[in-house]
Amino acid sequence: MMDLKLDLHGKLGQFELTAKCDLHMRGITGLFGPSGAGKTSLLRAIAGLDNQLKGRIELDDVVLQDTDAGIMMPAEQRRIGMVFQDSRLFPHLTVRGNLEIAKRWAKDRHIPLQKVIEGCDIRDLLDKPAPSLSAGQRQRVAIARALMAAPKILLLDEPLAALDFNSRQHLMSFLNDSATPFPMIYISHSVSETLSLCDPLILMKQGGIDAIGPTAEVAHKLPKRRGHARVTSYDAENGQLVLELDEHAPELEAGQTIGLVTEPRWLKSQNGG
Ligand SMILES: Nc1ncnc2c1ncn2[C@@H]1O[C@H](COP(=O)(O)OP(=O)(O)OP(=O)(O)O)[C@@H](O)[C@H]1O
Repeated sequence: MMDLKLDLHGKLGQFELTAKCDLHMRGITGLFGPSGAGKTSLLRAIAGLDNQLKGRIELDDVVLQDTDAGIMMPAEQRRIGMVFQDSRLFPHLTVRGNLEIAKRWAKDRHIPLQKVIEGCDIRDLLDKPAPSLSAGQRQRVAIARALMAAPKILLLDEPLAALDFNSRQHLMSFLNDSATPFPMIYISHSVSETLSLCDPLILMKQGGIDAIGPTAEVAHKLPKRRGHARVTSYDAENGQLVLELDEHAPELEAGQTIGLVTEPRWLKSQNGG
């Protein structure tokens, strides 16, 4: 359990951001909101990567920022891990080298290397040079490295965006499982990912916090789920349609009524689809 107290305000260019909240962090806290709401900016301020916002940040009774008192702790001293959508690895090292460096940062608090290797499914990548990895592989290694560094909290900004369906499922269940040692804040644009991984939730809108609370209480404010599916089979005689969804959808069940928006085939071919 970590207490994160935020009281931030200020301008990033023309964009105004205000965030005031007390978070009792345990497990995975979701940070959800439309594009441009200020989610990444908020995480960057917490991590100390952007110091344009004024105010105060306190993590477990340690003051990370207090602009009135002239305090701005440098990012490298905050012990906050951050994984971006396009995280970079140390290019001159192999995957194993990247993990070993992180383990040194962690001193004696690290979680077992084997557990992280299995959870992030990177066993086959260990001896590969970092620049040779695909985007999805790099992302899995970036998450593994962040976990090995044993941060006080881990901030994840759309960390699974580059992953295919199976890798995403695998990593989601691992993050859920390893959530206990390091509380996380998790940004995702996927409603189902947010609902299945995160509790509590922070909802942001236009540079401010719109709602915050247990997932069960604020989930009704999330947009309706939109996604894609591939038609596996369709029987025109009885209307029976079998779909394969592009992502996990724990809210769906047999017998439920759902809406469908489709394009006639002739229109699709006109659009080059
Ligand atoms: N350093 C900066 N200087 C100027 N403007 C900035 C800066 N950082 C962020 N912004 C602006 O702040 C706004 C919020 O951006 P931010 O990336 O935080 O949104 P977001 O909610 O994470 O969006 P997305 O979901 O698309 O990633 C944007 O209009 C962006 O251009």
